[in-house]
Amino acid sequence: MVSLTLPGERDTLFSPPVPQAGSVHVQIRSLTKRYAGQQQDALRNIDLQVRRGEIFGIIGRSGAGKSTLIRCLNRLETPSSGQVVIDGIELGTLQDAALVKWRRRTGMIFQHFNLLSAKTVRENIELPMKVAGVPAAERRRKVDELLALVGLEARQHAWPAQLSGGQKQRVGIARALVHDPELLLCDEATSALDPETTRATLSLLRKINQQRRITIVLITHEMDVVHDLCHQVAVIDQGEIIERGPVWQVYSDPQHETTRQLLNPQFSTLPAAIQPLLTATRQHAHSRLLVRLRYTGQGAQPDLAAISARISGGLTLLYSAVEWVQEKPTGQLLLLLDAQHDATVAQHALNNLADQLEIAGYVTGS
Ligand SMILES: Nc1ncnc2c1ncn2[C@@H]1O[C@H](COP(=O)(O)OP(=O)(O)OP(=O)(O)O)[C@@H](O)[C@H]1O
Repeated sequence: MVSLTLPGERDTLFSPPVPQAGSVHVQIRSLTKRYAGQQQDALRNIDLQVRRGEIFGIIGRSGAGKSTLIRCLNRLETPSSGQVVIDGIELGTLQDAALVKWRRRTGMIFQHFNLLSAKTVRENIELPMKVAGVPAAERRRKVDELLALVGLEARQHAWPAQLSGGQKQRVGIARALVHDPELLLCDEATSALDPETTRATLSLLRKINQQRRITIVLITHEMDVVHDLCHQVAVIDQGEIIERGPVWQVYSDPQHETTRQLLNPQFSTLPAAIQPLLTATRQHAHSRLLVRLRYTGQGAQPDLAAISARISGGLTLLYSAVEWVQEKPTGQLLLLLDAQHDATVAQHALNNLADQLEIAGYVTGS
């Protein structure tokens, strides 16, 4: 098999490999939430398990219930029924002081950063430690360490208004880490950022997960964030989890219509421009066969040399959309086979060279 590790480019090209399965870190059991005065549940019967060291993405459209769910994870919202167990502690059993203490072990970052405008970068990062009564020398050491981690040493005396969005989010990330949390909750952490800054922020989160072994739970409406960062994903729709699994699996073979709509359709559907060209039967002797090879991470490789060796005569690669997600190929190739090929023969010849093989139809003309 071809090696696909490109030194120095891995961060931007590939999502992270699946970490070794750790113990259960976050357990959500039969969680239902209905806000006061509402006729409908914002969350219904949510069961989820997040393992230690994982990056777990929760994706859904606006209003699906993502914010409610993540706020139940640090008890900013109280579930109507069900349980959230983190590190073996059922959050519902924690009273005021214990809850405050417990929250310190959970970092949280926000879409709009939530920085104090009248405090400098350094002071913003330091503040939660001041509130918690951490001695000054220890605060200084910790702020220096985190400024280095997020690459903001040079901006430590700047005011939030003097920072770019990406820099503000870096301050937010540093501030979330002051108490060395084992769990980091991210609420649409990149939604206010441009694509390049989003990539840099995701790269920082990936580094934090890998270097500090911090479990990350994030909510987002952007499939790219899940694709580039997460190990596991759950799709939420109208308050219910409709699909979940390793990112490669959900990405390559979405089972639910909402998931398919959230994904980039090029990976799972026939491109719209090709459909009008197709007929179900051969119209002319020179009609060519359109074959669709789908890769869903089940083991087949998009091996063009092997495909070409199996097909004698002409072969055109009409369309290609294959991406490597968690080191597994996902997507599709569309091949036009020359007129002499018929469907049965092509199907036989290409057997085992894709996870799913489909004869899409015949194309007549150039
Ligand atoms: N404080 C509240 N009181 C009443 N209803 C609420 C409250 N917060 C959220 N809701 C309702 O709960 C449902 C889920 O909202 P939630 O904000 O969790 O969804 P979301 O997926 O995070 O949406 P968005 O991406 O737009 O933030 C929505 O119908 C919303 O109107």
